[in-house]
This record gives sequence, structure tokens and C-alpha cells, in this order.
Amino acid sequence: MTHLVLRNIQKSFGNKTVIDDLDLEVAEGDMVCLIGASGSGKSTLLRCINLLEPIDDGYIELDGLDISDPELDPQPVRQRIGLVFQSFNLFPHMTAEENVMLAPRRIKRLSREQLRPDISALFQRFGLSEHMQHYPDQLSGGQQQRVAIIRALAMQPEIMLFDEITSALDPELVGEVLDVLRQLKAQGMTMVMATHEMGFAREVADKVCFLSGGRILEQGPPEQLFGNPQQARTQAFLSAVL
Ligand SMILES: Nc1ncnc2c1ncn2[C@@H]1O[C@H](COP(=O)(O)OP(=O)(O)OP(=O)(O)O)[C@@H](O)[C@H]1O
Repeated sequence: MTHLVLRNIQKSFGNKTVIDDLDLEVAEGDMVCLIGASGSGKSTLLRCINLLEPIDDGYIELDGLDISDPELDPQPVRQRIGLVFQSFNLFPHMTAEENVMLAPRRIKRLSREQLRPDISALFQRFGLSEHMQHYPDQLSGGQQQRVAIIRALAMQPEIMLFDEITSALDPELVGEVLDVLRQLKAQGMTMVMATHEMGFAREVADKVCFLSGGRILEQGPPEQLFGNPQQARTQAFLSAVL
């Protein structure tokens, strides 16, 4: 089943076109990796999907619903789509658990007691049980990013978007965050990820998209893009991007 459909997406800032007539389909349970140079439009695309940026033209469908309809209340749609950023953006004066509980308490109006079993299970699932009561400055960057992922999952989204979530991490901490994504993939989560982690994209993605100037130059399963006879074109693209 096609879960997310983007058609003819157009987005400009002033007179600068940032997304240019872009089409993308994401099937349920798939991991789609967006790869492109800085400024190619990856973040803007993810922000458009999450309705943080309005699109100028085209439409975005989630499970058949046109979520780009300007008449639609964006709040319930945003709850269905989790977004995790490069910077973890945890509140420093709150424990990991309080950070994770904040949105469901405010938006879903659930109490701490109602939330605790599910939230504890999430911390446990991602190996962070012993850090629930720690403050962000007591956690490594990798642990903070894993808490940021748990925070997004606590809203029980149907689809998760990741914007270069390992780019700010020391290299030795990247693996533990990518492991969380592998786990989510195994559990059937639908995901779109902007990344420079080429090895991960090759290993885990169902589809890889090469973005340049707000357009998708190539897209396909990694074994196609990285295999012969495509390999020379892929290498040329990646050497310009990475
Ligand atoms: N709010 C904004 N106002 C004006 N221009 C913007 C805005 N947001 C993004 N841009 C411009 O849009 C272009 C695409 O930016 P975007 O952040 O989407 O690219 P990216 O591929 O995610 O790059 P990076 O890897 O550096 O985050 C850039 O030229 C950027 O300067």
C-alpha cells in the first residue's frame, strides 16, 4: 500500500525555487533515504511533509487524505508524522522522561500516570531505561538523539521523518542511533530520512533518492542505484555531494 504520495511539489522562498516539481511515493513500512548536497532541499522537503512549511503547488497524500489542503487543520495531521532533527532540542531543565511526556501531556491531554507504562516500554525498547530520570547534560549525544526519537514515537506517529539525525554526533555514537532506525524498520515503521550515511542507506533503505536543486535526479532500490550499470552515475553524483 502506498502510504505517502507527493505529487508535483513546488516550493520557493522568495524567488528561489527550493523544491521543483517533485514526485515521491513511500510505501507502508518502507525506509526512503534522501541524499543530496547541502541546499538541495532535503530539510525543506521533510518540513513540507510535516506541514511545517506550506507548499506552493502540488499535493501531499497520507493514506489517501490530501494533507496539503490549506483548509485542513494541520495539528491532527502533524501528530501522525514524527520529525526528528539534527539538533536534539531536548529541554535542558527536564529529565529524559519529562521531555518525552511533554507533547502527549499537552496535546493528547494524558496524565503522567496514564503515559508512564507506554513511555517506560519505549525507553526499555531502545535500551535507555536507566536514563529516564537523567537530564540531557547527563547523556551522551547519541543517547540524547535516541531520547529525541523516543519523544517523537511517544505521539504514536504512523510515519517518521529524520533530518540528518546523525550529522551532529561524534562518529563513535552514530551506530547506536542507526541501530534504533534498524529496529524501527524491523518493526514496520514507515520512514523518510535525509542522510549522508551511505552505508546505512545501501543496507537498510528500500528506496534511495538523489536530490539536486529541489529535484529527484535518480530514485530506486539501493541495489539498482549502487549496482552496475548505474554505478558510474551514482559515483559521480556522490562524489559531488559528499
Ligand atoms: N525559511 C527559509 N527562507 C529562505 N530560504 C530558505 C529557507 N529555508 C531553506 N531555505 C533555502 O532553501 C534551500 C534548501 O535548503 P534546505 O535546508 O532544504 O536544504 P538541505 O538539502 O536540507 O541542506 P542542508 O543539508 O544544509 O540542511 C537553501 O538554499 C536554503 O538557503
